[in-house]
Amino acid sequence: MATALRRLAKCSVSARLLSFAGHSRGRRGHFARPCTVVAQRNFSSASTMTVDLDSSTGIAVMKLHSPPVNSLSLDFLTEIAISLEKLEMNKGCRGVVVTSALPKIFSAGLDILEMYGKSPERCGEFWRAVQEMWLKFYSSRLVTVAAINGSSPAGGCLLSMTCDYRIMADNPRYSIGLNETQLGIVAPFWFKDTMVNTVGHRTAEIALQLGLLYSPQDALKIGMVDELVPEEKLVSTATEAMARWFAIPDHARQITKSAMRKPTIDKLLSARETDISNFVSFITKDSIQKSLKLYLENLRKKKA
Ligand SMILES: CCCCCCCC/C=C\C/C=C/C(=O)SCCNC(=O)CCNC(=O)[C@H](O)C(C)(C)COP(=O)(O)OP(=O)(O)OC[C@H]1O[C@@H](n2cnc3c(N)ncnc32)[C@H](O)[C@@H]1OP(=O)(O)O
Repeated sequence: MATALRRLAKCSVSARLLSFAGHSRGRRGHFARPCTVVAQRNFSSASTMTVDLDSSTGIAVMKLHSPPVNSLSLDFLTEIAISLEKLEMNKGCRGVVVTSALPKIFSAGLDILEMYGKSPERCGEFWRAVQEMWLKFYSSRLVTVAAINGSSPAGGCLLSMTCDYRIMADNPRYSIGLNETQLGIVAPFWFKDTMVNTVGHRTAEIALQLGLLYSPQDALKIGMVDELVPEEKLVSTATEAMARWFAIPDHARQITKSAMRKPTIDKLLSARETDISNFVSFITKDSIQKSLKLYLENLRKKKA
């Protein structure tokens, strides 16, 4: 099933850029199983998330549910990307709220087990899925709002930064940021670019080098998130925020979004294969594997 999903994801890459600027009509044919949405009905086939589209508002809520920590494995990334693609193809959908169904954690970022002790081929396949998820979200025609209801390190932070707007639960126990250097790894250029586009160059420089994880209050100060609310108001605030974006004609908003993001997207598209081989040769180095092993051991020790 997951392999079939991945194949489908690969086939739909070329359709992605067409989704910009409202050119998404007539793309239903790309999918073997068109997505028909009934108001308030869950239509996700994956067990790792629910996607509910309210056809009266055009807002879908995607709730990530991959215990224990919503870490982004190859299969999970593929399911997320395909769920977004289905929403993109649905004319009744104008926006998506991404949140977590797990307590205290939005997403623990990339699944470290996908990067530790794996073959170069598997690492390459994994990295392509990371790229694909980023490309789909960053270039989405939809209004995307992250409702960050828990900690969101590294890849989790990246996922939220691909969205148009971020609202985080005001809980000092949660943290968010690109902490890759703390694991002894390096955020690739398109993670860095997304961060720079979100918080500006100087703040990104400090945050990335030190691998900083910010409290919600500090994340608000640097502009990594746009709003803080009590946790119980997160999804309702996200749907309310969506109304401001829906008030703008779709084509004008989409063309503007494209103009802002296209250079960053094109940079990855033109270097995609090189980026995969850089990742594979970096992550499979003995020294990096040792760092990851140590980091995993520390995560497990913390619990014991
Ligand atoms: C020259 C340039 C070349 C470019 C090369 C580019 C290379 C770039 C490569 C990669 C970029 C990486 C991006 C990432 O996203 S890496 C992942 C970073 N994530 C983290 O550091 C988070 C780690 N986790 C935590 O901090 C915590 O788990 C928590 C705050 C998310 C939740 O805490 P808590 O509720 O206390 O849960 P536990 O810590 O007890 O965890 C439960 C369980 O889950 C396991 N786990 C946690 N996070 C991950 C993860 N990201 N991947 C896999 N597994 C994870 C944890 O180990 C526990 O497992 P258990 O002991 O077996 O139960």
